[in-house]
Amino acid sequence: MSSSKPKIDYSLYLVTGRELLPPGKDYYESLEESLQGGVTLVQVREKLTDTGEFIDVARRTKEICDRYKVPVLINDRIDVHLAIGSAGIHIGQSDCPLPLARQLLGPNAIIGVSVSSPADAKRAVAQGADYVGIGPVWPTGSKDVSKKVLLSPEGVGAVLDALAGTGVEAVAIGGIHPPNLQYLLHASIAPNSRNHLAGIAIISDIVGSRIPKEASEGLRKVVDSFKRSRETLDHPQAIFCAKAQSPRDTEGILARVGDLMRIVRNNTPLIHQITNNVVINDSANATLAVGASPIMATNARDVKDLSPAIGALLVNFGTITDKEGMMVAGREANVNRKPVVFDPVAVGATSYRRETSKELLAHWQPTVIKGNAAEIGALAQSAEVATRGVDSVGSGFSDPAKVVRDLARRRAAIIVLTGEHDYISDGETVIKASNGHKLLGVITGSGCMTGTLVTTFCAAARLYHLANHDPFEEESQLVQGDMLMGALAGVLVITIAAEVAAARSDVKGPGTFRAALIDELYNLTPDVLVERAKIEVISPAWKGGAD
Ligand SMILES: Nc1ncnc2c1ncn2[C@@H]1O[C@H](COP(=O)(O)OP(=O)(O)OP(=O)(O)O)[C@@H](O)[C@H]1O
Ligand SMILES: Cc1ncsc1CCO
Repeated sequence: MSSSKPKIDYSLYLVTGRELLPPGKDYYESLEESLQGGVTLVQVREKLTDTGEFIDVARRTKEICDRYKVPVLINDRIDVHLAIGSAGIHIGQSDCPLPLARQLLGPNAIIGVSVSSPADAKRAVAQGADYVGIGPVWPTGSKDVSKKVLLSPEGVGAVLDALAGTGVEAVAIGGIHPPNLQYLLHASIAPNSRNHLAGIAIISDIVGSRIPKEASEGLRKVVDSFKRSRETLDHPQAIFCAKAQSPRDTEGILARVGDLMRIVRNNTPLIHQITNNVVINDSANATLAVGASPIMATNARDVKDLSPAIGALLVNFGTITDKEGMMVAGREANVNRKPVVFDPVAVGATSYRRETSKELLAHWQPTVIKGNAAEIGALAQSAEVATRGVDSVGSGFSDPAKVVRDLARRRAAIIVLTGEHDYISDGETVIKASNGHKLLGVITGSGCMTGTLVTTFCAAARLYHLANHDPFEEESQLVQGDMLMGALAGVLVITIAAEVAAARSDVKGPGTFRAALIDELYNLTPDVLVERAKIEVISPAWKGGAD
């Protein structure tokens, strides 16, 4: 038994699994390479091995880890832990009960527990766990999780809220790979407490690798930059921008929106849109009219090649014809760190749409979620607003600024709520935009076109960032650039073009308005936009905690 409790760095926690080694790869060699790559903690997991062999493997593992000053934990087996003098054990929900393990091991042993719900986590804390492993996050090949509930990052965030303030740290486990790691870390930030993961537990991506040093280095780099960003960024929702680059006064904001309009015209970003078959042509034309280039590809086989080349992605599920394409496109956009705008059309209207929305949001992290009051209300689980098919009915939310701010924090995404007044929030600032015309409400797909333009200007916000390089921001964000500005620009461009179009003498009703809207998107200049914009910046009502 050690004389004091070791301080553990949970950043990159390797769980061993000799059965997963690539053919011909030696376990001890693989272990040593992974330690060289930056593994910070090792758990020896031997499910099928006799006790004598388990002790032997654990002892040799510890000898190697000792050279790298990396602590070793033993999965489940108190006898093996005692035999080799490891730092502690990790137990599952059906292994030795935690109070008994603590009694047997004493106060200084590290004891970690697998948890899959806030209730499990609270129990583990009450019973004296040192850390918890939260999972499974996603399906995994290294363990049979077919009977378990997959948590997705949102579920991990709920567990992290239950742990806030307890001092018990957490790692996530299950199905974590380089493509989904950034997404997991950011999207699991606890909605109320802002508590975040201390690290990740990895089995197959390291053990199954032929070059575990490189695999570990890659994972460690992402975790380190995430943790650094949480320690240093000065506002709680700082996924989208470092403060230095983010105007939050009316004049600075409108100047930035003007810059983004010029960037679109000068750079013609490619805007990948998976949208519904009602609006597809109008959306493509709106994209062209503001100076960008649309590509309306829906098939999963298209999107892998497209993703590196696009400026941003729109997923609008007005008519759900290719769910797989939506899944793959969003995931690839996260991997390539491109903005993803999600337009959950009529999400509250049917259970299929609710389920599809849940499924998509479990697969990838949206940068922006845009919806009318009924759609945002459904995602926020608010009963204040009803839905009639794709339309919102009733007088709206009593406190729309709070709805968008809270949902932005919960979803770690920019929220755009459309209507007579539009509300846009990054979880801190809320911007109320009051341009527009009621004719927008009598043509189909004005909301969808708003989504298209939000996507287009988010691509521009990313390009703005790349041109005004900030290395700190670069490594700490899932998507680079001030996406609050991108989202606002999209809303202002369509609503102001609509005002100009509606005022034209040749516009007699919805039909002529629809054509005039495309014209005025084409004609709109930054000067006219700045002159006509009606925005109000609602400053943060909270600083650093739940309100
Ligand atoms: N009464 C109004 N006055 C001014 N602008 C409006 C009004 N209603 C909606 N808008 C604007 O129209 C656009 C679409 O918003 P809306 O909330 O109608 O979307 P939606 O219901 O999703 O539309 P659709 O389903 O037709 O695509 C937004 O840019 C919004 O600002
Ligand atoms: C009318 C309609 N139905 C499905 S999508 C769509 C376009 C407006 O949301």
